[in-house]
Amino acid sequence: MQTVKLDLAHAPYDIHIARDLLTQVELIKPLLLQPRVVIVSNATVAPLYLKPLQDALEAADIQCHSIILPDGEVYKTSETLNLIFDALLTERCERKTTLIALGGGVIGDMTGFAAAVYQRGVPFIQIPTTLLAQVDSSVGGKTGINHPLGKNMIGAFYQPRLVLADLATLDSLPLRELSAGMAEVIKYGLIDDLAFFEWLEANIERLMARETDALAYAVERCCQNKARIVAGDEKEQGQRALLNLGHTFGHAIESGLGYGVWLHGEAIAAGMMLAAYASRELDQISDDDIERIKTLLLKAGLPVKAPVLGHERYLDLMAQDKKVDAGKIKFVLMQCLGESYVGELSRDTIIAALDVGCAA
Ligand SMILES: NC(=O)c1ccc[n+]([C@@H]2O[C@H](COP(=O)([O-])OP(=O)(O)OC[C@H]3O[C@@H](n4cnc5c(N)ncnc54)[C@H](O)[C@@H]3O)[C@@H](O)[C@H]2O)c1
Ligand SMILES: O=C(O)C(=O)C[C@@H](O)[C@H](O)[C@H](O)COP(=O)(O)O
Ligand SMILES: [Zn+2]
Repeated sequence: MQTVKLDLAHAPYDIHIARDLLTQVELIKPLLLQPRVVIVSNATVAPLYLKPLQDALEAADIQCHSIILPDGEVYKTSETLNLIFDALLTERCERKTTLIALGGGVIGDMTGFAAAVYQRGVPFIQIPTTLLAQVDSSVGGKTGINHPLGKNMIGAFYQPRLVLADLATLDSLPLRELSAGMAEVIKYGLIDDLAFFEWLEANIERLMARETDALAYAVERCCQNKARIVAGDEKEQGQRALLNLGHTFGHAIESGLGYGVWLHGEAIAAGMMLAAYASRELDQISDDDIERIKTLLLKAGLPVKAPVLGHERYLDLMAQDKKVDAGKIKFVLMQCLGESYVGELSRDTIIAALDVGCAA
């Protein structure tokens, strides 16, 4: 088992990574404030993984309730969040009852937000079951829901007490979802880790074949990188914004097309290409760099062309981004391959990037 520590002064926690962690309740039990948990999952994940988790917890004398939500980005809403509150109140869950998120990023983000606000805060644990959730969403404490006018617009920074990334759960992940997770994996290479980007170029076939040692290495490396960035800037006052590489464009794609039409990771892949084209417009990265990024994304089964929404629609959607400051849209750009920064773009540069990066 690999363990990455997220060293936040007020809320340090472990991220454990290995196969078959789901039933290792000795990792969970010492963290509980009372022998009672509520597992939040969805209609796809629960039939696969709820019973082994619940059986193991109950065998350790921990009382379990479960809440099964509908599956999909389109359900990452206030209405679904309310279903969690309804169930918590109906079961008379208390302040010391721990919520466990069992699923991908949608379940993790919603369960974390429910934990942040139910009775003004109850403990929660992340058990991520998608690659995307294991490398990104379960770590760092960004929780929330979508609004029709923008992605993740309602939420809170609220840290889990533990993350259990069971690599065996990735065996059942649909290929399209594996690819979507790979977008965030590649993101870590582009943010500030050229050596990891080069490792990905050499090992992408092994990752797509789900070789355990390759997946274990990638999940650990991504979690180490994210833990370092979040520990230095938990609430995104500065460097944490780098984790948004590809997201200014990507979130516009997700909300512009309608949530769930493109998966988050797919939108982020196309968004990273748009960020790369903008960076090339600024003479910061080369044609060769662009080809390397595109080749890696294609090998991961990801889209490299963004959908045509129209220049004005992109600009309008991006004007809702959470990084907007005094009306100015901020982008994560590439200084060179494997080094990124937060900056602004002229309207002409944005349009030039969209012209190259959108499918005709
Ligand atoms: N909080 C953060 O820091 C952060 C980071 C990145 C993404 N996100 C959010 O995460 C969400 C995307 O997460 P996601 O890609 O995990 O999507 P998801 O949660 O929708 O899961 C993808 C699909 O895979 C299914 N699934 C999950 N685990 C499975 C398994 N082991 N076997 C078979 N099917 C399984 C799910 O039911 C779903 O249909 C987006 O809402 C995004 O905004 C948040
Ligand atoms: O943890 C972060 O910080 C991230 O930005 C990770 C992103 O991959 C993730 O999609 C996040 O939810 C986007 O953040 P947002 O603040 O733009 O909603
Ligand atoms: Zn993301």
